[in-house]
Amino acid sequence: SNRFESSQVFRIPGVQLHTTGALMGASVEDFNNAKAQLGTLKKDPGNHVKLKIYALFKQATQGPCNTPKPGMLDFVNKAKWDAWKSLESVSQEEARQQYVDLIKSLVSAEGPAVATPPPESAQAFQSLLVTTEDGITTIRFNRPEKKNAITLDMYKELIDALHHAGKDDSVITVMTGSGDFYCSGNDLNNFTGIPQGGIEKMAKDSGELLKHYVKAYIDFPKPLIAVVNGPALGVSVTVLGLFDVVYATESATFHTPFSQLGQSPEGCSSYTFPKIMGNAKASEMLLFNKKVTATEACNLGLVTEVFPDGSFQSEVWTRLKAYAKLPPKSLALSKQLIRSKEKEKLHAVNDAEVERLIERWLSDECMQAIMNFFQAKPKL
Ligand SMILES: CCCCCC/C=C/C(=O)SCCNC(=O)CCNC(=O)[C@H](O)C(C)(C)COP(=O)(O)OP(=O)(O)OC[C@H]1O[C@@H](n2cnc3c(N)ncnc32)[C@H](O)[C@@H]1OP(=O)(O)O
Repeated sequence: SNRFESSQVFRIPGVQLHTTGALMGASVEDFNNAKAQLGTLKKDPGNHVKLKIYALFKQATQGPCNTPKPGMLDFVNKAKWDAWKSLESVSQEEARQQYVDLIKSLVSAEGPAVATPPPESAQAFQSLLVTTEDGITTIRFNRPEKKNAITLDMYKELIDALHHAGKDDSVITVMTGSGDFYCSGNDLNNFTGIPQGGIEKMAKDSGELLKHYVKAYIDFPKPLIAVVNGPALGVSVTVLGLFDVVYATESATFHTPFSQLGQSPEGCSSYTFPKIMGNAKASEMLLFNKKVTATEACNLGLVTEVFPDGSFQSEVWTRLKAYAKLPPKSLALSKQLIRSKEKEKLHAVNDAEVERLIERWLSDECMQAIMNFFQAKPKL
């Protein structure tokens, strides 16, 4: 059958697809539960499995792939496209069932400790883990194998997650990373494919997406706290100026290598950094690529407090749980008083930074820097 063929194509090691009963397809409820369970996996599945999950999800929700084939150099999107395309003959219902079975098998492979259902409030995203517990909505970058680099889809998920967190019944919102990095910034693959509509359109669309992304931080209505669990780069550092509190583990570093990449600052950092640390220190970071340690970032005012690596998680989360017991309205209204005077200015800065970046992305300097990363994989 088609089902059998499609599971053969992938030959996922250690994962068995249970195809019996697949004819009717899983219910939407089963499918949503499976999506939520995916976010609770402790082990990060290998790339084959991830591609399979991705392809089944697309097939189950959108049917056969009819988007244009990505360019040869756009390796990541091409692999995803191929995986989705190979499911052409699998019906949406069958894909839904296979998706549910695959997640079930991954969860049960992890043993009973993680096979428990996810918290009621867990929301399903592909590259984020979002939960609400004890009055805290936690948005976790969840691509540890790529150091939590932010893909185009992930920007969209982050915007959604922030909008949702702003409206849910949590008191504070926390952003943090899975694995050893907080976030390595923009995924440089975002600029490697040449999409339909050409490079100008890609730059314009990326600019629009970035503008909305940064806007979600500027307009965020509740206390927003970064728990920086490891190195942070690029756009994950620049938006820190829009957070209310930034806690960092001792070994975290902060690096904005924009000129090295032929780019220019974003996330309102061209305004917030000089304001926080003064022009000269901001220029060292934003013009001259200076990587600063957590303690240096704290002395500059970008980080609120630094904790020893060994006790970082326990100390920070004890504190956050106490913050989340404070009266929510009072917190939100006080934040508004602190931030509202600046909002208009921040939106104008965001617009100007995006306009400059659209030009930069089309420059030879920027293209060359991105090609260098993938050819030589320089460590910045
Ligand atoms: C809508 C668009 C908005 C754009 C806004 C503008 C934003 C600008 C920025 O954010 S600029 C900053 C961009 N980030 C970087 O330049 C970081 C590049 N990465 C690195 O320098 C290194 O990978 C590292 C220092 C983050 C980690 O080094 P190391 O510990 O040695 O690990 P690896 O290099 O082996 O990384 C593991 C794996 O992850 C991939 N990866 C890491 N970061 C990125 C990234 N930003 N983009 C794409 N891929 C990344 C890396 O290639 C490895 O993949 P592999 O295992 O080889 O497949």
